[in-house]
Amino acid sequence: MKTGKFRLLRKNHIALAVLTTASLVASGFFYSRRVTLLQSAVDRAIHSKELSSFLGDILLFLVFLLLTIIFDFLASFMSAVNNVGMFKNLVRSQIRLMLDADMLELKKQNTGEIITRMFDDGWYIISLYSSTIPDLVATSFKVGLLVFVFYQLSPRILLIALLLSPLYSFPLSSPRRRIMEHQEKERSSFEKCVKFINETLSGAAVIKAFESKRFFYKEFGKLTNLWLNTSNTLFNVVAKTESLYPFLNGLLPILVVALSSFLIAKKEITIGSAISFFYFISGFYSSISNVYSSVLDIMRSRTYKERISEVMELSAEKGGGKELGDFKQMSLQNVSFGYPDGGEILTDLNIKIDAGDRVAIVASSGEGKSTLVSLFNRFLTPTKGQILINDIPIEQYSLSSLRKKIILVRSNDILFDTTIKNNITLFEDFPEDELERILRMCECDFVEKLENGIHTVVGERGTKLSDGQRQRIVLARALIRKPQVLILDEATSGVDSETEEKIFEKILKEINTVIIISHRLSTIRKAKKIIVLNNGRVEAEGTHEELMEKSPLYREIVRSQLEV
Ligand SMILES: Nc1ncnc2c1ncn2[C@@H]1O[C@H](COP(=O)(O)OP(=O)(O)OP(=O)(O)O)[C@@H](O)[C@H]1O
Repeated sequence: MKTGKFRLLRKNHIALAVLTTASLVASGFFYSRRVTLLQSAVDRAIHSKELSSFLGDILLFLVFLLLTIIFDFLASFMSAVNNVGMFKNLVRSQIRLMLDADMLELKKQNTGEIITRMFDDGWYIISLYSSTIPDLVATSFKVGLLVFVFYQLSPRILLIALLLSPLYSFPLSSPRRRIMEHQEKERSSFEKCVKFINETLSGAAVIKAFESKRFFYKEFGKLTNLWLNTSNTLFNVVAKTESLYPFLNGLLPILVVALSSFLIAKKEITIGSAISFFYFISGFYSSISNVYSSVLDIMRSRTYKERISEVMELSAEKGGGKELGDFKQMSLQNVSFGYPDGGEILTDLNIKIDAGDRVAIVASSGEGKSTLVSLFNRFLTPTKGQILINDIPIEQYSLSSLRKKIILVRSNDILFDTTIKNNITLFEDFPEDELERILRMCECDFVEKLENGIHTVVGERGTKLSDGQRQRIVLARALIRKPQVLILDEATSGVDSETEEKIFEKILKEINTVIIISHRLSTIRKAKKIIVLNNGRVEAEGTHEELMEKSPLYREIVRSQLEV
């Protein structure tokens, strides 16, 4: 299931785009009215030889000019309002799609890439609907109207103007295509720079610790040079193309005037028609040119749509319709799992966890402990076999009921750049006294000593707190939601053993079923059931004492890996 099928255009956006088109059509209509008015005004003035007969027409001409300007202004205003509305819709949809996305797909995304695509390509697609398409419809209407009006003035000059129009459009067609190509190169090199900046900022501590600044500057230098080169080439092509306009704008009307003069001399057209043609011919050509650019923009939009679809079309996670009631039992039946781009990590696992169990999962590093527990809250889905909860396949439960009852806390879960309170509640309402109780339960007495207590803002990813403090806040976030099954994946690895001991004592009194991954023997020993994994399979199962007796691997892990 893809999440990308969101509607960029809502009813109000379509309505605004239609109104924008209508305004542009009205502007085109009053533009064409000026053509006929100028012709009749000039001819009448020449015929009557009275300047006064010209004044009324000038006034009307000004009214039409004013109306053209007003409708153009209205169109720009509505198009700008539509742009902002659609962009808000796009950004909101992107966030929603990302939060609904499958965890594996989400991990593949790159923040820098998403941001540039959302802001650059997204903006382009939006302006297509808010201005390019209305402009194309209205300008085509305007061209049609001008052709009709010019035809009435003189079919011969119209024919000449039309025959000359390719001279105006075609010299620009090849540079325009080149502009499109260079624009794509420029966007892609800019995207690489943004990606690099994003990663450099998040990895600043690593870069400093390893004294790698020089190499990062150099690498960034290469990327910025590439970006500058592509930008320069783009500006060059654009400038060369634009320099053609004054030439064509100057040349073509002169040709029309020369031919008109010839037709006046032959008395085939009136002076009014010729002046009107001369006055409006560049508007006619620029309208044709606009139609041409709009068509190219629409053709080009495919690339932008594809680029944005890549970050919008993420596979969505799909839950079932059943609500998970009280947790009684989880059983893994012949469960295997492998990441899409790798081999099998977990093979044919048969594990049973009952309500009230205290289970520890032990294995060497990289054996798949975190992967295994990520199957329990459906961050991941088995590639073979099935997981039953209360005898019902886990997929049949709604994700929200499952994740309310089974909460996974990981050592690297982040804090957001907001207050401690918000980080625990995640903006949900909880009674103040419960919040205080949970903070005490997680040994968070350091909070009181902070400048603003629970209202202290912790910085990006919680950088203002120590690792142990951060982990205790993350734990409080889980405990305040009273999970029936609490999974702790190295969740207190940064907390000292003594404090961890106190926290666990309280957790075990309050939470019925606890599953632990830890490198501390004191923590592991609290489990009544320890599962030892080896090569993706269950090697042994039992209490610490039983395993010390029967499992050589467990003895080895205890000796070499578990902190005593
Ligand atoms: N998103 C992913 N895509 C591909 N492979 C992954 C992904 N996450 C983990 N792996 C691989 O799966 C294997 C198991 O990783 P996992 O994190 O589950 O191990 P672990 O036992 O928890 O390790 P540790 O004790 O070091 O935390 C590793 O070989 C790892 O490279």
